[in-house]
Amino acid sequence: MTRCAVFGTGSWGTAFAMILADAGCEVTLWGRRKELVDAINETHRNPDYLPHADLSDRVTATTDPAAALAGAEFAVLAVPSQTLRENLAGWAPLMDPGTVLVSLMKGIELGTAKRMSEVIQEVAGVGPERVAVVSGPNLAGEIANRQPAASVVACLDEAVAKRLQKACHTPYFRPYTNTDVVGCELGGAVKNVIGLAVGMADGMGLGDNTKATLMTRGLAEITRLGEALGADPYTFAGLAGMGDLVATCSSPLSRNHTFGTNLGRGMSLAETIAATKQTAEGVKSCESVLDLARRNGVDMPIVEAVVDVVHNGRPTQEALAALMARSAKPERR
Ligand SMILES: NC(=O)c1ccc[n+]([C@@H]2O[C@H](COP(=O)([O-])OP(=O)(O)OC[C@H]3O[C@@H](n4cnc5c(N)ncnc54)[C@H](O)[C@@H]3O)[C@@H](O)[C@H]2O)c1
Ligand SMILES: O=P(O)(O)OC[C@H](O)CO
Repeated sequence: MTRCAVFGTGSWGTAFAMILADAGCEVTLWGRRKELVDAINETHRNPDYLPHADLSDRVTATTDPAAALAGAEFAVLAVPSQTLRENLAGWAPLMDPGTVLVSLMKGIELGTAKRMSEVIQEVAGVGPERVAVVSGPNLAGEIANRQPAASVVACLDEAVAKRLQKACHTPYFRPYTNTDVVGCELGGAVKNVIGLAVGMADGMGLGDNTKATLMTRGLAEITRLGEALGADPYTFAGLAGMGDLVATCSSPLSRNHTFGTNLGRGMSLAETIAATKQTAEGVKSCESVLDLARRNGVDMPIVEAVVDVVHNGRPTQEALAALMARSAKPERR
């Protein structure tokens, strides 16, 4: 039986552990808090993050990273992106040389502008053939109800992607393989920022034309950045690109979308942060995405507008007006 360690007992770590177990794997979830770990072991539920998900008894939890990793073929990482480097430095020395590291995270590191797979390779000292990424329209709250969804499992080594695909394929979760790790990661990280922008427009009471415009021009920004970084532009037409953008920008379950909606309704940044109980990666990653874009000479005006609102206190109305006032240009350049 395939053994998996999942680091992070938040909503996606828990839902993905459920998927792996439903696909027949034996899963150990690592969590920081003993009370939550005990609750998962006793009730087969995660009362804090995903109370309606029934976990199979193939899922157990521990606070001991070495116990989680014992015999693990896959080490799945589902902590907030900005905490990965520090956490992984403690976990990597405990891993077997053959363990594949799998990122579920959708963020870009602040300061370095690195993708999560780059941080993993650097901290764990492993090559790209041992790092995989899972990204797609996968709102954990829906997956918890075992509603049908698909996703992309990406690894430079296609054989590894296929092994992971098999490990997480269930009747309700359909993973596709891809070797474009860069594109899949950028799709996941940047859609969060566009989700913030669409949420702001929703909160301001604007309609579907505005929403469609932000999503489509947002996808143009994602694709421009991706092409500059060597991604396959077709990836952005797939589940990890357009698919995830649609889910995030449409759903009240999306934390990024909800964060933007609260700002658009006029809540202050401090009030919005206080109202957000889970990780909304775009709030921090909008700055690192803009940093990455600038390092590569890529124009990302929507991302820039989101940074202005979220970090520089610019009113949403003003940021939107500035976007509309940009010089006229061809749709494709
Ligand atoms: N929730 C979803 O629907 C979903 C879907 C796909 C991808 N993701 C991505 O998965 C990643 C994890 O998100 P999530 O939804 O599980 O977040 P979450 O907020 O639900 O859970 C985060 C988990 O990390 C833990 N954590 C927080 N700070 C930590 C630290 N310093 N060290 C160790 N652990 C820490 C929390 O205790 C919690 O268990 C994010 O990058 C997110 O973008 C989420
Ligand atoms: O809740 P969000 O905004 O982090 O989005 C969750 C997933 O990334 C959707 O695929």
